Amino acid sequence: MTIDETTHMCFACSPINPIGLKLVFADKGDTCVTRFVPGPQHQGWTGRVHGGIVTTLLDEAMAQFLYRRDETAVTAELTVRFRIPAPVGSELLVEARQTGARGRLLTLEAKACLKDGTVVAVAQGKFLRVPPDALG
Ligand SMILES: CCCCCCCCCCCC(=O)SCCNC(=O)CCNC(=O)[C@H](O)C(C)(C)COP(=O)(O)OP(=O)(O)OC[C@H]1O[C@@H](n2cnc3c(N)ncnc32)[C@H](O)[C@@H]1OP(=O)(O)O
Repeated sequence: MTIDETTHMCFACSPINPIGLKLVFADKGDTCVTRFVPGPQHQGWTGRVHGGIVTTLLDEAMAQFLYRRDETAVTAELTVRFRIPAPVGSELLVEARQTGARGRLLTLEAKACLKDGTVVAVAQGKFLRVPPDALG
């Protein structure tokens, strides 16, 4: 893959996208993790983080799990269960892990928790391998 890690504009993880989330990832055991403190600009209903933002965190964690392992794959299907409202201003800890692989299909799961471990949302993702040159 030929993505320049300093100039790409991914909404979730680019360090230079002015409206992006600027997520930074790390590997922890067999998971890929990040932290994010949602602000008032990320809310839907007053005081609650927009579900699309929570979904972005989960999707990106799974995508990064694969990217960091040299898999070139895109999200083909995503299921999210929102367990409790995510409060604006509270740090979210997000982690993703792989659960399977069959042919081009890779399956992953991710969860977002509050600092005390309370699960906010969980996701199941299906990713399909694509040729590296398909992702620029
Ligand atoms: C520097 C840091 C940057 C890091 C930057 C990190 C960026 C991370 C971004 C976050 C992740 C994203 O948002 S990714 C962006 C959002 N996702 C996308 O844009 C994907 C859009 N969709 C597509 O491009 C396409 O539909 C594909 C590639 C997913 C599949 O198309 P295709 O390659 O033509 O394959 P297709 O023939 O449809 O399917 C191949 C086989 O897979 C099966 N298949 C297809 N979908 C599914 C499915 N959901 N569940 C089960 N099986 C499926 C089919 O039945 C078929 O089986 P058989 O007949 O072979 O048996």
